Amino acid sequence: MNKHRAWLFVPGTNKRAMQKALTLDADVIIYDLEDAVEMGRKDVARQEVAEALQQQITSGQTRVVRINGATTPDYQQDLEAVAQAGCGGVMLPKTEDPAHIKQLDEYLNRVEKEKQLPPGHFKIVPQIETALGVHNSYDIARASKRVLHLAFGSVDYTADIQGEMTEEGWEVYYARAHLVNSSRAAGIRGPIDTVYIDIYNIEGLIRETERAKKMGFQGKLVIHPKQIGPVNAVYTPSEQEVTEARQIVEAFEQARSRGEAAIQLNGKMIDPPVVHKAMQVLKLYEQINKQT
Ligand SMILES: CC(C)(COP(=O)(O)OP(=O)(O)OC[C@H]1O[C@@H](n2cnc3c(N)ncnc32)[C@H](O)[C@@H]1OP(=O)(O)O)[C@@H](O)C(=O)NCCC(=O)NCCSC(=O)C[C@@](O)(CC(=O)O)C(=O)O
Ligand SMILES: [Mg+2]
Repeated sequence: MNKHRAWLFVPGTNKRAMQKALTLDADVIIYDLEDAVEMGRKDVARQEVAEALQQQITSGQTRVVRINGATTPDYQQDLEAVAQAGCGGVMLPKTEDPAHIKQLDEYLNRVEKEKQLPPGHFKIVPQIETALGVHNSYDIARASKRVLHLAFGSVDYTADIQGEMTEEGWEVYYARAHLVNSSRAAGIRGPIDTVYIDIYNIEGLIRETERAKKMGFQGKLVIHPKQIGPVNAVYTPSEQEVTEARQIVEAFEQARSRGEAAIQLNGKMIDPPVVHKAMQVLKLYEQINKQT
């Protein structure tokens, strides 16, 4: 899963939207069996999602399924329905306990052997949506090699901490920073940011996405087709960023050949960490363009 900018949620009962998602620019599609599915329709959703996963796709998107939580009665049936070749990963909502990730990892190991899928085929995306989940996020990120990203859930989190949602996001600032730090300390990629529920407020969406990107997030969960383009744009390096990054790398290579490790370029100091960041920009740009 190289591209991971916009992750589109689609309710597991909405066949039309599941089909439409394959024609959209989301890098990842998340078929939801949890909160977007009414309690009495979990069986129907499982069946719809299992069928959708059997469909061969050519869009290059990764399909992930958000199953119900590890302590719910639906958990095991969800897993049995979705652990099949077309599913690239499992999102586990309200993850709080690293033991639940280990248990999921063992189950996926068995399925890969039984179905002769390559080891590590199924990724795990723990969704962190509670105070305890944030607190345990480092151990959760390290609980299995399958953990690709942590994903943040701010609506549940804000309710759990008894806060109030604000445009500035003060109530989730600590949780966001904690998830970035836990992810990087655990050696995995930066996390995927929470949904933005104000569908038609595109300016607000862009502001929030830019803020989270600057904090270290690597992509964002979205709920509506209108949100995909703006999120992809924020997470795609601009021409100007790419040009500047190339200039930094070139200038530094020349400096090194002269035996210098810190130089000035356009009035700014360039040293190894600045070059490291520039190389990250170039790598991301290459990854995105390789597949489009
Ligand atoms: C909100 C709404 C009902 C509006 O639908 P409407 O149909 O009224 O919208 P329209 O504008 O009319 O749609 C125009 C055209 O786009 C199509 N279209 C719309 N949405 C599409 C889509 N997602 N994928 C593909 N296609 C789509 C539609 O089918 C139509 O296609 P067509 O008929 O061909 O014209 C719809 O978007 C939707 O269901 N979103 C996903 C909801 C969901 O999954 N929630 C759970 C995950 S969040 C969560 O759980 C967060 C968290 O975990 C985190 C935390 O804690 O923070 C928590 O706890 O909160
Ligand atoms: Mg939630």
